[in-house]
Amino acid sequence: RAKHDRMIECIPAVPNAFPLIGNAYMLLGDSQDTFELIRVYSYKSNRAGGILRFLIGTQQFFIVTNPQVAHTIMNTSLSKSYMYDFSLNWVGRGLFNTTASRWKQQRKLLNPAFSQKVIDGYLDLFNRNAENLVEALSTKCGTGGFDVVPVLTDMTLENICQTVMGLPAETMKTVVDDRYTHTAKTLLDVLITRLQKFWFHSDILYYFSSLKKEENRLIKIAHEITWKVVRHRKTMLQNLPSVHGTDQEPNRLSFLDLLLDWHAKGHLSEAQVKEEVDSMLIAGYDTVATQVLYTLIVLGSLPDVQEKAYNELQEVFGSNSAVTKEGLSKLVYLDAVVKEVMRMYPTIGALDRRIDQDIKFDNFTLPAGSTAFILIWGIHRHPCWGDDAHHFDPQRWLQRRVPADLGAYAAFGLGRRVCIGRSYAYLSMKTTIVHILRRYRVEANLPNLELKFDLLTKPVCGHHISLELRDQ
Ligand code: HEM
Repeated sequence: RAKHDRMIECIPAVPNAFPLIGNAYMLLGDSQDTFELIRVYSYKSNRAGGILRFLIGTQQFFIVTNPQVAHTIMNTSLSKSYMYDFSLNWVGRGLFNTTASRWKQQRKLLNPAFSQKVIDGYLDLFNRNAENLVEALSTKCGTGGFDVVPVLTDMTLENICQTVMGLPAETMKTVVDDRYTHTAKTLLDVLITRLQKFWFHSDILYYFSSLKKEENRLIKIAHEITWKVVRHRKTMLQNLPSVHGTDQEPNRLSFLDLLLDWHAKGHLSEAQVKEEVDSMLIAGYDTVATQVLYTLIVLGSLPDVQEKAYNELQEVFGSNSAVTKEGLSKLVYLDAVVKEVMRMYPTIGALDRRIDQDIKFDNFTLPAGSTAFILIWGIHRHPCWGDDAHHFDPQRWLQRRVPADLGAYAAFGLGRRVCIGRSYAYLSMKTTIVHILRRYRVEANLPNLELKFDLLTKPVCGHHISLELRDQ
């Protein structure tokens, strides 16, 4: 214990740690309070040099906002904390949640499904679904403020199901029915409640709670749907052997097909295939929808920025409706806007890692067995971003005023477990934004934006934007 204390004594401690519970009482509250905790401790940690320590019960935790420290932790420790295990009954050990010992093999298996070539093959579909979204939004045009989240999440879920899961547009809705988004959202609420009520961190107390009963009910629905996804694609592939690998089946290396191939060869059980599907669904649709939402809110509040982005995309695409890979690479201003929105409003605002082995830094050593909360919200506002770290300025990306510090930009995570879907996310986000901006002028009110932490950082209850049709 004395050795452990010496290792961390120069890290400032969060005050008021009480016997038995430590600082755990800080977690109490609702999702807005939890976001406020992230925001306030991002600020405090940055003021204290980028690392603080605190206790939950007798367990040692760290808050980290120093980019280099975060980068080192994320490269050294591949294990997530016991809190990720709260989602184990739901998503099992899919890639997002897998253990350090299994991670490398799983990632290696799935990487080919996220190669640039495979992702580029999804562009037609992203275009089609974004065009449908723009059509659906026409009923909202000129009617004042409305919550755009439901239509955005519908589209991003369709994108995931029709690309990485290989479900055809016509039957997708019968497989992943309307219950999915609501069930996933309510399950996230259950997880966050367990996180906040620290006594439910104990498996025994949680097991007998009404929250656990609710979790079981919701998981049954979620699993019923993901089993349908797996079996539907399996049947499709069995009926389509002749086109497999030909031009008629261009997404041959799609994620689910790869998994089913490994299952057929006896390397994965069907249950493991389903766990990967569960994991990819929760990682891949809500994140993209929320990040597009933040972009619309920011553009809708800064008309000059929106006009600049609009003029650029008009110049590149003119009235041509399909977004192309080559055209997207010329949208340098839009690229800077998206990156800056993700810096200011990272939808994954905090991550954690269990420290696998002692990590030595100049002044302290993080002991094995402790847990680090990596506050991306704070890293993106660290002083290394300059005096204007708290201001939205896409120009910083174009004028190369971006810090060289490793770990300074962490919107897609850091180190070896960085997001496998980031190229996918950029392509689908930009395609969607181009289609919306081309047809509509967006209005929003950034100062009204209130945030909560539902594992993703989200506006408290959607966020109202309004749309005006542009002269075509
Ligand atoms: C804007 C959208 C997205 C954001 C902001 C985002 C962010 C992140 C972050 C921060 C991590 C690191 C988590 C950690 O280290 O604990 C991560 C991991 C991951 N993401 Fe994403 N993500 C996005 C989109 C996607 C998409 C579209 C997919 C799949 C289609 C995806 C699949 C995953 C998976 C499977 C992991 C776990 C990777 C591993 O552990 O090796 N993400 N993402």
